[in-house]
Amino acid sequence: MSSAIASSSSGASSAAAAAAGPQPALEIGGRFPVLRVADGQWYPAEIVHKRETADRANSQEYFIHYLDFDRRLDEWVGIDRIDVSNPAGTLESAGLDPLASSGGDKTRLTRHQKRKFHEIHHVPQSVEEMDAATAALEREHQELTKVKYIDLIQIGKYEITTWYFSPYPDEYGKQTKLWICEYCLKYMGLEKSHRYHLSQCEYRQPPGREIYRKGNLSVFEVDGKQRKLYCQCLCLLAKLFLDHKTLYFDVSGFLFYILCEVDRHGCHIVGYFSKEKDSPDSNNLACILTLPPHQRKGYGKLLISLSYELARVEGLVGGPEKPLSDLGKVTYRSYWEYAILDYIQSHPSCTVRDICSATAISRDDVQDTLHGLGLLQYWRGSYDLCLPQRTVQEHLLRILPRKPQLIDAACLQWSPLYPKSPKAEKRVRLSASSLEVEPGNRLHEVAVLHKV
Ligand SMILES: CC(=O)SCCNC(=O)CCNC(=O)[C@H](O)C(C)(C)COP(=O)(O)OP(=O)(O)OC[C@H]1O[C@@H](n2cnc3c(N)ncnc32)[C@H](O)[C@@H]1OP(=O)(O)O
Repeated sequence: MSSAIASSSSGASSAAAAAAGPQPALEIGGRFPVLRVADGQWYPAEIVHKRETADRANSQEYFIHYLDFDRRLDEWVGIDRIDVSNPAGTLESAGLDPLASSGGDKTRLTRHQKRKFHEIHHVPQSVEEMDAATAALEREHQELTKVKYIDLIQIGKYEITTWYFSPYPDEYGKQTKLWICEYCLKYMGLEKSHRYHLSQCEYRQPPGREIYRKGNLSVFEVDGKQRKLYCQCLCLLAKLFLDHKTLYFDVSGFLFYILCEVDRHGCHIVGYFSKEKDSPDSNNLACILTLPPHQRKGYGKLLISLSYELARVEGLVGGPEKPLSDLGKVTYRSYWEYAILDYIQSHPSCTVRDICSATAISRDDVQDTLHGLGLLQYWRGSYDLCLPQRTVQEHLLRILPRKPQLIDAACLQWSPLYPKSPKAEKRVRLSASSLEVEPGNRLHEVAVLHKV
């Protein structure tokens, strides 16, 4: 926490400043240390937007972005949390949750978003022009989504602080709190409308077929084409916790898999993932979300394992749409490490191809994971899968005791809703053949079990 300013001294000066009388309004773009209530520390931040408040003593409030940290930490603050006497430009930011950092990868548009943009704008496809167009699209996205108005949602028994802007229609989009029906996902601006709605709503589960049930957990498959309104409401809800996501209204090309905790009152949504019906990039998952009160309980990996299980039934090898968010990366990394090491443990002489076929994880993701685990070696111009027993055992000891809760294939009742188009069939064949041995690339043929 080297750069965080001692909260006591700055806090005192700001409180004194606030007590001294009305402050001049600060300019958008100005940079100051701002007190973050979550940890009581001061961090350099930039003013992104401002608005009048009803409170006379504190007539302006400011939407600020903590420099170099993920936008989910952006928030509305009063002048009493801004140290106006100390411009923050010289401060380094450090000490927040490392995962909150937006990191070096500033361009976080998905391939789907880029493709759509290029289709609409007929952007020439040279590398420089595509980079410039992508940067423009990123700037446009930042501009459109820079201010988050909805701070809180009430869904079921949970009041949840939101992370990002979501394009709820105007009168709702500018409210500070929304009430959302946990069954049909309809949103309301008043608590009393919500109470009335609950007495009328006939939904007690997502409007689709139940494809999985084990214990108190169920998964429902909902078709975006059949249940457009429900899926649009789901996307608007999800956008509150996903920074880079543009699917809100055009949901017909997607299927949605909703994970619920079930009790005698009904099926309570805890998370979901969406999937393109016909993904040109062999993606088995487009977006994934666990609602914040249910995060870090293993539901993310459960949903990820379902996405691979469905792909396995379809005979597909693939992965999630990239790029992943910071939380997406840690969760996928954890799942991939577990799935791959679990397979290696029972197949010590396996090849990369075997791993891909057994786990349905794409070759790139298998390769990256093995590389991160130190199980790939560069040797005379090619990568070898190298499984020194001691290293493998160390990883297994670290990872396998924390066995995640994965989908139990015996409890899954699913067959694809849509038969594959001839184009998709071709892609499946191609992705299978890309796992074959390639001349000069020993990665796929060499499996070495070294005794150390
Ligand atoms: C293709 C895409 O959609 S990318 C976008 C991914 N979605 C998002 O970013 C939306 C917001 N985030 C989320 O909804 C959730 O965080 C998800 C879906 C990514 C993960 O869901 P969860 O239910 O929390 O997953 P789960 O409990 O299985 O595992 C979370 C892992 O992340 C780790 N993790 C979560 N938060 C943190 C953190 N702040 N610091 C360090 N590790 C963290 C957990 O320790 C756990 O790893 P482990 O099993 O190795 O201990």
